[in-house]
Amino acid sequence: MSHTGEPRPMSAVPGASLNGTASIPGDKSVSHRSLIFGAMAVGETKVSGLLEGADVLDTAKAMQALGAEVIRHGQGDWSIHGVGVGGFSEPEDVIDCGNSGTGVRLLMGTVATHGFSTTFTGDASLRSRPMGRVTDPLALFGAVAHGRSGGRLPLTLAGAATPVPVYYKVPVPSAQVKSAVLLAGLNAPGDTVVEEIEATRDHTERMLRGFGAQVETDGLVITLKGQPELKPQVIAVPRDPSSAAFPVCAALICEGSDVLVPGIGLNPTRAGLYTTLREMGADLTFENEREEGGEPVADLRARFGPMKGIEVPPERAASMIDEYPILSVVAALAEGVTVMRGVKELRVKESDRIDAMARGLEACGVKVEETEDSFTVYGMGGKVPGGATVGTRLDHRIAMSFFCLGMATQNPVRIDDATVVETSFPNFLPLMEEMGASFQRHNG
Ligand SMILES: O=C(O)C1=C[C@@H](OP(=O)(O)O)[C@@H](O)[C@H](O)C1
Ligand SMILES: C=C(OP(=O)(O)O)C(=O)O
Repeated sequence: MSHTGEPRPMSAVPGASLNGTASIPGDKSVSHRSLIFGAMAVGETKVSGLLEGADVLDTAKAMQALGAEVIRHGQGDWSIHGVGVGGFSEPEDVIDCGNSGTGVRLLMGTVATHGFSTTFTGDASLRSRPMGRVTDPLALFGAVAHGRSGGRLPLTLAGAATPVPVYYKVPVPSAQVKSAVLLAGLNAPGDTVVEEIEATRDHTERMLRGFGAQVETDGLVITLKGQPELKPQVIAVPRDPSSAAFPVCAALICEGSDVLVPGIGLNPTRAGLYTTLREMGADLTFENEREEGGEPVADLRARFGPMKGIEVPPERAASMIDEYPILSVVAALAEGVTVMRGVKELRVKESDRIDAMARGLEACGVKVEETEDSFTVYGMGGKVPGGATVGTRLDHRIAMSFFCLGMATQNPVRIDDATVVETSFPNFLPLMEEMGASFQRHNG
């Protein structure tokens, strides 16, 4: 779904406290991969807890366009009848990945080793994001990309009819690029090897092993044996730690809050925010720690309390890359300075997230500093003036971050478009309301 509808300006009413239990939807990364790997297996994969956010629904449509049968049985319950590795057929129309970088980049990897052409597009945000980071390694397999200047979408990828396996050292810390190369490698003969410069989320490796592929990880080097037969799976998608971040952080900054967020996936390649919050002194506990579907899971309990600014180490960036916008909000309300380094990847997300947070926080009365690769927020010890309108720039995480800020500011913070939360967290507003938040809708 592209964000082409009418924008919906809204604001949170400041001063509420959050209490109760938050049921978080399924993990976005695992949901995309469940659909894609299911479509490449032979037979029926069953998925429960699939995130029904716009990004994932676009990937579901794409899998159908490539020849898999994708059926929705009820809320979060889906099945995919896969066509087997190498079994996709040429789509009849352009594939629109909406707002989803993960969707388009993983799909490009998937079709790069099929001997037909696919044209991809997306919304204005996705059309502005760099795709060369994926088409460069895919060219090594023999795929040829023709995109707009700077390799941007719309882009046509002519897949390699006789692909060769590759060795590729990924120059940026990106699970999307790593995954695109591994997905392409699935339909190439022999070993495809990917070397990372930093460990990024490892859902692709874990899930491919679950589907029966031979994937070996040795430090930062991942080796995949090509042309496996993938066996259909029954997948229970863990709840998304990146979405859980919003009610957790809102509870930490809103006086009188006490929130339980059950069953959150805490894969170490995803859990950096929670380590950081604890270092800031947050009243955040992990209860009932357990394993579900091969992933570590816990119930998170977050209570309001004072927090202090810290230096977030750059080596933690990959494990919390989508959480820096909401961390910046927590930092604005904490006491003291928070410095985030090694974060230049934030500049190529749905928006330039350093710029979007910097301009929005400044408009709300918070002092910030930025370099190309770092972001510093001067905390105001709970007293952020607010009283501004912020631009969400087609970016769900920017919108949800400023909703949370506006619950704790002295004056309301107006968000120029609330519709973008559909991307990853369609029930964000009702879920927050159930716990005590209230929101006002404004006329454009
Ligand atoms: O592989 C994935 O599912 C994702 C990887 C990350 O992107 P990069 O690979 O660009 O860092 C992250 O920001 C995105 O939300 C999901
Ligand atoms: C960066 C994100 O997603 P994507 O790259 O898939 O658009 C995100 O969800 O924060």
